[in-house]
Amino acid sequence: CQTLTLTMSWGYASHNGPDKWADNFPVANGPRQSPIDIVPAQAVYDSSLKPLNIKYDPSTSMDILNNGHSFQVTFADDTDSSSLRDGPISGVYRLKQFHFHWGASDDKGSEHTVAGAKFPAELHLVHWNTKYPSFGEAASKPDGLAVVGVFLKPGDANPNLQKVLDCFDSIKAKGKQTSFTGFDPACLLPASLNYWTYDGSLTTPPLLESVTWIVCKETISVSPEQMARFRSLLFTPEGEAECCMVDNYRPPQPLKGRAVRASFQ
Ligand SMILES: NS(=O)(=O)/N=C1/NCCS1
Ligand SMILES: [Zn+2]
Repeated sequence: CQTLTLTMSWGYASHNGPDKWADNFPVANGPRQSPIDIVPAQAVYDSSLKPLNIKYDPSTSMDILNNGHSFQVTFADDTDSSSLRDGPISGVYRLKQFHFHWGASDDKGSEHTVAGAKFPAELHLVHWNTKYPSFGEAASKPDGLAVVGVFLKPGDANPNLQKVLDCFDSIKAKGKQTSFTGFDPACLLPASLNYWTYDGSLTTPPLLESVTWIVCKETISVSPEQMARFRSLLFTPEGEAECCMVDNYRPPQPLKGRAVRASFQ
């Protein structure tokens, strides 16, 4: 028999953007939604928080894809060779993919904000808890995912980021994908791994409340020319009227009594 699938076309435009997501994803108004505004003065230093233990194996990077909402670099996650331990989490979380969110101009683009300040872009490294059999299973559990967030700050060109941007010509349109091997995403991390952490959600539909957020205090640099490369990607597939991929960020959501802890004083 023919099953009817209602394709949800969520996006970031006025007709399908963050203010409309609750229509199809009611958890959008849930108690632990992300992103949030991080207020450093209100974060609680927790001396029991461990340093982040991040070990990535470049041979696990596979490909880079324009999925119509962002671009993502996907990793082989059939072993623990690229994984996150310690920090605020227990056990081993495997790296699945990383992606970014960014703005049409440098005054916006990040999802998390810091005392109201927005950055031009934010990197998300997405990991899933190996106590569950797969990413898909983990994504529906309260301790299923851990996402490391890193803010990008305007400044010198970032040579490590450039390796990613150099293959944008082959993933310009939605649905385009190309091989992307031998990349070590650790090179995108800041020198200091001091972080804030809180319990939150995916920032894109289905907005599942399964993410332990780990947001680095230190930023990485991005040049104006590099930001222009981000903004040259398209939300739209080949053959459709071109719509630049910009402003693919959800704004901060209510804290609803959650504590934000700091790994540093
Ligand atoms: N931006 S985010 O990392 O919270 N959202 C995601 N949706 C599917 C995998 S990661
Ligand atoms: Zn994200």
